[in-house]
Amino acid sequence: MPDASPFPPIADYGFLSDCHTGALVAPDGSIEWLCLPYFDSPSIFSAALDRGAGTFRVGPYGASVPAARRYEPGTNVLETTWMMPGGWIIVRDALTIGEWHDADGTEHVRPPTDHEADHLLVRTIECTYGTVPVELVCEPQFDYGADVASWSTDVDADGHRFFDAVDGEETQFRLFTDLRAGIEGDRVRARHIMREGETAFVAMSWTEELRGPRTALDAFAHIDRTRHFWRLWLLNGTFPDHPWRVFLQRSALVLKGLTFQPTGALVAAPTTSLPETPGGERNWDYRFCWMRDAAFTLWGLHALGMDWEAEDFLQYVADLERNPDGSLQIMYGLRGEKDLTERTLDHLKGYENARPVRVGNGAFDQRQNDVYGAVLDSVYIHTKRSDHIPERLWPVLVDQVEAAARVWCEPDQGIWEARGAPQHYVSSKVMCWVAMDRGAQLAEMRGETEMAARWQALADEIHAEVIDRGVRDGVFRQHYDTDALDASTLLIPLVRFLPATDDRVRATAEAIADELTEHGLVLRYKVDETDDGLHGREGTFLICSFWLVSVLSEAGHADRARALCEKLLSYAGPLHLYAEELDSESGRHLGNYPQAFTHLALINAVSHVIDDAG
Ligand SMILES: OC[C@H]1O[C@H](O[C@H]2O[C@H](CO)[C@@H](O)[C@H](O)[C@H]2O)[C@H](O)[C@@H](O)[C@@H]1O
Repeated sequence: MPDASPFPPIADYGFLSDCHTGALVAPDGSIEWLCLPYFDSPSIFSAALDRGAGTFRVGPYGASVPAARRYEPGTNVLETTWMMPGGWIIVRDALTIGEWHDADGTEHVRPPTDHEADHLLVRTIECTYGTVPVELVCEPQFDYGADVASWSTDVDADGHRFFDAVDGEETQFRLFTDLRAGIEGDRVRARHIMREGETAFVAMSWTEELRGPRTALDAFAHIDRTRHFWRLWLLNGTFPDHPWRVFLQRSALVLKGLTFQPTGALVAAPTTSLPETPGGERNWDYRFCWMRDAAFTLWGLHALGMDWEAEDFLQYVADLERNPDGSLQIMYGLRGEKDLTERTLDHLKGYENARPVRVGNGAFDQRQNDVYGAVLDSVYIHTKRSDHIPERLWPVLVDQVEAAARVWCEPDQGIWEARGAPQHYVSSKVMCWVAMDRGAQLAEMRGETEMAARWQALADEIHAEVIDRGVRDGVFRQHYDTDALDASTLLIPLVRFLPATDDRVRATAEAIADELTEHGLVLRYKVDETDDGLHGREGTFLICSFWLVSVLSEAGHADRARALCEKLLSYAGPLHLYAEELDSESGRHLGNYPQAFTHLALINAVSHVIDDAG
């Protein structure tokens, strides 16, 4: 790992979201990732993937390390405090959310709620002591860093100046600021010495009419409303009075921040191609909705008492165009797009030269047989609380159970989306059992007794085969034809296939803890034992380490579960955010960020440990 990397460590980025798109903010106050107008749109600031591909900095002139950064408690509003030789300033950043309003150009498939994204990035500056020179440098590059911006400027009827960032003929966004700014080629820049008590703002608008705050007062009001939105939302959850509550709340805020409000979809992460291996090729686009990631996310939110998002996601599922046989793809675009063809962006150098940078995701048309169980389990968990299966969803569910019944004995790519030869993955079979088992219980609830009996009989058959063919020397293996271990078998007790106290489950957890770990952190599998079609090593997989915490807890090893959980929490980024993987040697986060997988598993693990303590 280069010491003098020009890139911030991945876990040092702050994450902003308005449930339409997300941004990454570097510690020095630069926005280094933002896709407009949606998570899956092309990025306009891409410095996280190439230092020359666009940034937007607000901060003190001549300094890059702030005194402190935090989220305002209970919000996704980022607060950065700077101490300079002459004084102190506070910068607040948010993708703002306000009261419901129409006519912003977004097509909402889900019915309106009380709130809606403003389609604004608002950045306020407050000088709290002394004098501080501040600067604003906005240097977008459109289409993932391929096109430089041209700028024009004008004043509105009230004399407020604004700047339009233009891509070819089209205005992409408008910049408002009360700093005296000017155009310098492809960027807008301002410098000003702020004095104690003074405030300033800059706002980017991509609303249809390019509306935005004209005054600092108005900009601060946008931040206030956004703070209010997040705090109100967080009140939907139940959080224990415990020192680790802050991790639960931050994880919940991340998961909500990964939801796509217009349709009810959820992205796996807001980024593409943050590398899983330093300098390596394991770089993927996560700005899509995986059935698995979404279902697990809802499981995490449900554990905190938050079910509203599940309603929206299930309606999104009901809207999806399915395969001719009625089965679902393993993932879709945020508006239900079926074709997510992968391509590389060769003009981008990649985070610390990890290439290629990919957009789209070639896993979209893979066979991953766990998809049916993921969806059924999600519906089952949600139905237990609401005691109601949305009528329009039932035929979709029947098709998914029948699909699982058809394919469970076929090999697939597994839940890790291996790009090698298909195998009889144990976790895929277990999730097919989940599909049949939950399907049977849902059918029973609906009074479909014949269907329930038929599905339960097949669930029993799958169960028996997995135990017969998936276990060797008392340990669950990765697939039927290998002795290799795979952390996805930790799902066996978590989805209630067998209890954690079962000897085979205990032995599997012990084998994983002993043989599939680096410095006590869990790998999903060993790359040299698994045909994943890729080169190079990868980091330890955080979802797997958190799963191990939950399994140890359920197996009665409360002390070990707590110790591992404490260790994992100690690796959190400075803002309590996590990427997908951790390099166990350096403790650096790897992969897309912040990732739903890690945060949802954290919620379950931390909840287990807190419950153990009584
Ligand atoms: O390991 C190769 C695969 O890596 C990615 O998949 C991972 O991320 C998904 C989204 O969070 C998750 O559902 C999956 O379980 C993970 O293995 C990538 O998306 C794949 O294209 C790639 O083959």
